[in-house]
Amino acid sequence: MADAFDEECDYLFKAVLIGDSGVGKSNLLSRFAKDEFRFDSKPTIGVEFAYRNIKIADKLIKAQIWDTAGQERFRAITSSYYRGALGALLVYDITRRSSFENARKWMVELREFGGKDMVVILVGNKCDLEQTREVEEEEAKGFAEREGLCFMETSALKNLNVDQVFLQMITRIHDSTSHKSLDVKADQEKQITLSDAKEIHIDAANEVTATKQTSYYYCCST
Ligand SMILES: Nc1nc2c(ncn2[C@@H]2O[C@H](COP(=O)(O)OP(=O)(O)OP(=O)(O)O)[C@@H](O)[C@H]2O)c(=O)[nH]1
Repeated sequence: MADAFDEECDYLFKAVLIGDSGVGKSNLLSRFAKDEFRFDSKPTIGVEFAYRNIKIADKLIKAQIWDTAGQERFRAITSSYYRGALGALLVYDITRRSSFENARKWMVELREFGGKDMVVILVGNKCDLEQTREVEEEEAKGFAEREGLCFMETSALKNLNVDQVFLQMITRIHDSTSHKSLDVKADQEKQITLSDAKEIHIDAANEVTATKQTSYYYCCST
């Protein structure tokens, strides 16, 4: 594996993508990391991850985002996948109601394997497909509020709210960990050891500066 942690980074934050197969997790990640979208993407097998550097309040954060298969049979070992993750995007497809209903199931897994202070954002992807929408935004907001999650709708295809959703998660992780000294950096360095992880992108120059968001709720503006 190539250099997983640059000395010049102040923090390395691990976050995970979860949600049913086909909701667009891999495309959200490739849009965020490489500004790429694939119409013909294959189901993920095992684990992939990507990095992007983000500057928040003069600190350089390396965001390491992990992606695994929504399909049970292709998934990596669940406990390894969540280990050390500080944030999660729980993704559903706004045109597939079952993927929203399964968010409850994903929350159960998150609570079992994720840390109790994880920053979790509920993400309604494919909001470019308004004509075939099966999950209203208000309903998803209500669920997010009850579960104590942030919520956003995105489109990996149209590149709507993709940077925003990742930056929101990373900023909130930063805000919740910055008072805890640099132990986070040391702890995180130990996490990048899962042998079956496949690195899909490293680009130290691919750096972005996060600006503070005041609202947790975003909808698509197509
Ligand atoms: N219209 C539309 N299609 C999308 C969007 N995001 C992803 N897709 C399509 O949805 C399909 C599945 O996308 P993936 O990113 O592979 O989904 P996934 O959640 O990673 O799937 P698994 O790896 O099986 O868990 C692909 O055909 C994508 O082109 C989006 O925002 N809008």
